[in-house]
Amino acid sequence: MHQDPGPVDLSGIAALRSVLRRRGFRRLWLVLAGASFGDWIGLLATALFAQAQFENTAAKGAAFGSTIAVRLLPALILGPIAGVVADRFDRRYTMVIVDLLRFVIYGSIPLVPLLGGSPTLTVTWALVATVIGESITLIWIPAKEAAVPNLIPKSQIEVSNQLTLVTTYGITPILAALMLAALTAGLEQSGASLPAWAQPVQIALYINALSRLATAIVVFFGIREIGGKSEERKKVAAEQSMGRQFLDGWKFIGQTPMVRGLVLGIFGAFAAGGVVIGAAPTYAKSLGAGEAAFSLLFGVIFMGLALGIGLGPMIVKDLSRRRWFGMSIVLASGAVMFLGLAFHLSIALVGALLVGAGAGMAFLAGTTLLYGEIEDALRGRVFAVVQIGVRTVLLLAIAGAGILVGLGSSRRVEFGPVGFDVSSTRILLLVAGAIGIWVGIGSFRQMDDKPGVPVLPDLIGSLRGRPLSPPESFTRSGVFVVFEGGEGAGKSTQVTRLADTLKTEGRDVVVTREPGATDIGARIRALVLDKTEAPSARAEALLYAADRAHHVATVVRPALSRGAVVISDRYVDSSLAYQGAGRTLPVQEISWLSAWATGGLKPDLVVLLDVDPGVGLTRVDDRGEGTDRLESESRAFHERVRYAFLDLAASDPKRYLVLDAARPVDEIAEAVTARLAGLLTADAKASETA
Ligand SMILES: Nc1ncnc2c1ncn2[C@@H]1O[C@H](COP(=O)(O)OP(=O)(O)OP(=O)(O)O)[C@@H](O)[C@H]1O
Ligand SMILES: Cc1cn([C@H]2C[C@H](O)[C@@H](COP(=O)(O)O)O2)c(=O)[nH]c1=O
Repeated sequence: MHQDPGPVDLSGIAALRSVLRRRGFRRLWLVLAGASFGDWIGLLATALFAQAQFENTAAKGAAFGSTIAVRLLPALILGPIAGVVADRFDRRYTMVIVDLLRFVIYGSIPLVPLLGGSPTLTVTWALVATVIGESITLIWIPAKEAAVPNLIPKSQIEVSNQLTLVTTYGITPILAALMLAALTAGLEQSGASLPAWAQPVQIALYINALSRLATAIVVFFGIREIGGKSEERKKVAAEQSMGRQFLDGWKFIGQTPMVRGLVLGIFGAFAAGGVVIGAAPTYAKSLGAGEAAFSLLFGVIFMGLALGIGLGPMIVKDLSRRRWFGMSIVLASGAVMFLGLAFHLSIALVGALLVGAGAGMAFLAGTTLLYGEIEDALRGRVFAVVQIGVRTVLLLAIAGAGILVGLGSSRRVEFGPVGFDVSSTRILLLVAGAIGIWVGIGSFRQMDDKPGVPVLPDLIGSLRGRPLSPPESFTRSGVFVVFEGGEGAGKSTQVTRLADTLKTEGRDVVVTREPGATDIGARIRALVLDKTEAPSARAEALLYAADRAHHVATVVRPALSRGAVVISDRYVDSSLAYQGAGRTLPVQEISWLSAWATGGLKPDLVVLLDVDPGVGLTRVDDRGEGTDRLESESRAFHERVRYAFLDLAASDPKRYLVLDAARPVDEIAEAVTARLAGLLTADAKASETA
């Protein structure tokens, strides 16, 4: 299979251009556009064609409705084996054979009346042909979906999905409707009378059939690279029967939390969407905004969908796609609840826009995850399950919502003197939204790839282009204590005292510091504290971060892994206070940089020795060793540093012990030992139970 690394960090138009430069994908996209155009024009034309066979209004309505409804049925009949076919057989041949069959089947629909068929026979054949065509389409789709990731690198899957989704649900339905309208209007205006076989609807049906022939030719001659099978697929096909492959597909979905969460989320999102569609006509009426409200709401949902798909990745930037998926479902479902509470059209339109945007983002994130994270050998079956499930859930939700809304109309509820109207439509929207939120949270939990990373700061960080990193996993049985504070606060003095106390208790103690605990760190320390040449503020921040990264990787983590008590003179807070508050660099950026450098390693306890800079700097002077570059900073600089330390401690009191550094050395040492005793006991208990 063709798979090259390709560029990684492109976005927007550049990414789009880059993905379209790949010949195989470009051709597949054209195939998809052609097929999708054919689908839409076929859907409209078959329905209109069937309708045109009758004079009676009721019969017209039934013919129109049933040709659309039968499109959903095949999913239930043929869907289960479609995925196995896509995974078992050559995907190129599968697509070509299906397209040739569809060419013949769709092409036959307009021929029946020309060959003398009665209206009933014509409509019956249109229905049968639609069922057969749709059934084999269920094999074509998973084959196509499973082939896409083999044509483009993983980094470009999202942008390729944006392109295909916008093409399928945005551009081609509009083009199809416009073409049909243009054919009809053109004919009416010209006054020309065309033969029975060349009426606009017939022409549209021929176009649908020909689009299949065209796609078969392009796939066969133009995208040879999707043919053949990976070694894994060959092996599975040789070793397993179709039945076994079918069962394995379901087992994989049921037993893989990521896929389970994804499938559950997609179904939940479509169920919520189905409820909105089913309840929409009654809901639009309840807004009292006239007939147009219904179309307006629908238009806005689609606008939101396009915005979510088109702009979503640019907004969330590097947010984990697994997290984005769950969050988007929660957004869409929250918006459904919001719709249930909106009592004015303008507010409802905001809700509708958010429903669309959330659904669009969930759709994009979901398909990207399916493409990128599921092995080639299983992809067809997973796509087939999604496809069948989505159709079934959508159908049930639309029908169920329609029935429920019809059952209970608006009722006036009186509580003593207070009374208000409760409509079943709104209750339904509220319940559907709440269930959707529950499903969204459920799939978020199942799929979360950053457990332990707080959700909101991660989202905010991602919107700013700096997502939080998950802590690097390692077995940590030791305790990590850090001393922080301004110049001359007495950190070194207390570090030594604590280490001595713990050593007399027979503990494994590692005393360390930042910057300068390693050979590389010592060189960085000399560089950064040297008064002869000052690095720029950002360079200074990076130098401290480099020292920290090396320090954590080579000293702190190994010691914690073997169960030692690590006592460090300064750590991350010094960067937040000195480079953040002191140098006035954005604290969030320093925080992100430090989290990246340390792999998210946080201390168990931070002892903050709070000192007035005047006192601390006098102590430093009294040492008679001169001052380094940072100690020589202004009084205002050191004041900012002091208050930044205090703010950090206040934001996480459980992790900090703040002590007045003006107290006698012994008193401070006792307070530290007392606080640490609790931590060491808890740690010992945890190791015993482990
Ligand atoms: N609680 C205290 N009361 C009075 N003097 C103290 C106290 N603690 C430490 N000192 C003295 O203050 C000076 C600075 O102490 P120390 O070197 O421990 O501070 P530090 O915070 O590590 O300094 P630096 O910021 O330079 O690393 C030393 O001479 C030390 O003896
Ligand atoms: C870790 C760290 C330190 N600094 C500053 C703070 C001090 O002025 C010196 C370190 O020397 P000391 O022996 O601890 O007094 O460097 C900083 O600005 N940013 C940091 O991340």
